[in-house]
Amino acid sequence: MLFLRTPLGEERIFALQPPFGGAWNRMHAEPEQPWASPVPAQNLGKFRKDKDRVAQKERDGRQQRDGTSLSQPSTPTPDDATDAATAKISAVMMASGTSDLRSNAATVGSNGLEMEEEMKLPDRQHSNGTVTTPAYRGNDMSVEANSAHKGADHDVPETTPNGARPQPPGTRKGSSPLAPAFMVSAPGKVIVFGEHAVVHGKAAMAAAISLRSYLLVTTLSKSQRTVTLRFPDISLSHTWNIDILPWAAFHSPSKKRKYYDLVTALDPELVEAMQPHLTAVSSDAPPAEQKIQHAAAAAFLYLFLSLGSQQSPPCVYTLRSTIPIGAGLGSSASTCVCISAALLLQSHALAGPHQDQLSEEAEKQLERINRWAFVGELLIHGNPSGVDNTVASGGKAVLFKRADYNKPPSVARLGDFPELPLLLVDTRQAKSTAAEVAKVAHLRTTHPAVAGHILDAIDKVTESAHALIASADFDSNNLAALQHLGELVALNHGLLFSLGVSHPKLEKLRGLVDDADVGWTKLTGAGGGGCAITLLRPTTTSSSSSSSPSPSKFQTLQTRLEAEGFEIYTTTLGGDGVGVLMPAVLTNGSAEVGGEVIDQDKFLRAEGREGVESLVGVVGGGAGGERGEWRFWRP
Ligand SMILES: Nc1ncnc2c1ncn2[C@@H]1O[C@H](COP(=O)(O)OP(=O)(O)O)[C@@H](O)[C@H]1O
Ligand SMILES: C[C@@](O)(CCOP(=O)(O)O)CC(=O)O
Repeated sequence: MLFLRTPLGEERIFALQPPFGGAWNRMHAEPEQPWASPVPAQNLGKFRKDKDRVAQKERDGRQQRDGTSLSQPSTPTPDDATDAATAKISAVMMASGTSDLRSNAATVGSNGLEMEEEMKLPDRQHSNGTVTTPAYRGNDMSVEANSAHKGADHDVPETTPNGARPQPPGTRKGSSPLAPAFMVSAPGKVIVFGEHAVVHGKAAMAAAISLRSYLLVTTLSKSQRTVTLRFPDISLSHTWNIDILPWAAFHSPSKKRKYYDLVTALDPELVEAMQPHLTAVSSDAPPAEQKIQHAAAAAFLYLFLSLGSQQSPPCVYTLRSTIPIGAGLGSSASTCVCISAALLLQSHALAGPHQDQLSEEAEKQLERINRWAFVGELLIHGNPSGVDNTVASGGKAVLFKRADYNKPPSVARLGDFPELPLLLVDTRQAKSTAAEVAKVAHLRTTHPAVAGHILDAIDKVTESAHALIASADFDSNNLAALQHLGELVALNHGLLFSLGVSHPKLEKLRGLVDDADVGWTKLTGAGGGGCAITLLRPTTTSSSSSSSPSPSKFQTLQTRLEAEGFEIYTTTLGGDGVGVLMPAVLTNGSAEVGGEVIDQDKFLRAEGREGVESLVGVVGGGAGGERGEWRFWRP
């Protein structure tokens, strides 16, 4: 049963770990954009099998097929082997603090990004009297990619007429070692109040959950000119030749965006320039599956072309997520935040998170990541409000509002977000955010006054809930307070139902929870399927230990929910946002010197959600506590 634990709270109900694979059970309908996704329900079994097939393929080290795809060499060249060995040694040295790569870190700008703003960052005086320049030192986050970059820079030939810079086959660049692999991770979210209304300029209240995406970035030998996506959750594996990507279009003076720009709309010409490189992605997959893959590939490629350069190091980006896809828990935003953070780190546009980081500096870095994650969301959703990527970037809980799409949203961090006893249940009915958002937009056109009033009413619900939660005497163990908040939850669901974004399965779920009389339920996220949250009714008003409904009531409810095929998730509310593991080495009780190096093979082999969490989870490992190697920007 999903039990949401808020910031400092204890898990209070029995926890049922769902099998990994909610991700498979998602499909989307009627995407608004040619590259937006969905997999129809009837293809689920097939999708599941395909995923297994692809995972197996990945394990076998075999690779993709189509014309523009390149195969990864299955046998490493002597150069590759040397580079890989050097990378592992550097990773372990960095992890054990025996390497001083910091001096490399000052090399900047080889990625073609504008660096002036970064250079303005103030040096920080430490208590021991030393001074660090945040962008290039700190936790060494931006160090490693440099060596590969520098090598690439030295050998760049003249551009060809199409703007590409061909690399003679087998060219061997400078002898700098391979950048060690690193990881980034970002959480999913639940919207507690205000989904859909937030797309129309109203406020929404949302919090990070402990389900997360994990992206491993592995740098290849410089003799390879490829960038590869391995996204086994959606059966996507694709390799592009870096040199034939449309750099000229993305880097023309009128189009090039700076890494700190606020980009609020996609450039149709750039989207067009990307298309030939997307058509080859999964060209033999069933259409619905292909749409999901194209959405993710498009988000990556647009960001890679915007933030990288033809001199970007050849890399493999391997993504695993514990967030069910298309369930209303912000899986796409979490993915986009990981991609944005990884590319910005590789571009040296970010100071990595580090101890003693000033709050405003962390905020600035997060804002950068968030802005580009929003661009990725534009490619997947069409018209996102930005609340999902904001929570996936910054974590914890926020009150979010975007009144003017040409300006940054207003984001109030809810530092004192209360411990709310929540139940999270997934109908496993696939949905498309783009399609649900489009439904509401259509209703606004056909019934402007009515739809307008419903959205205003949702806004009032969010406002009231915020006022209640923010009040000094709010106590989530107090029956009257929780009853009031619960009524707002139920009202919010009714209004979403009126907008037409519920689903028979969500209504079934709500009916079962209402019958059990354990609390107040609303859909969360886009609706049309996906998840619902229930604010649990306390049985007494006195202590937190007795404030939840009796276990037997839950046992019965759990059985009934499972009989309907619903999935109950265990997570916690209000955790950290985007985090970095640099290098990708964890203690993990390993006998390896310096710790366990996380490589692609291990990462791909991790079994399901639990396997991913126990291998690399920001929380997990032996003691089940936070893994100290992961670092977070904490504003
Ligand atoms: N684990 C993942 N791996 C790769 N792509 C993903 C993953 N999770 C989500 N995506 C991308 O995001 C899309 C789901 O977005 P959406 O329908 O908004 O669902 P959600 O509500 O979960 O964010 C997928 O079609 C896919 O393109
Ligand atoms: C419906 C909406 O408010 C939330 C969508 O969340 P999700 O994609 O279902 O996780 C859309 C948005 O805010 O962009």
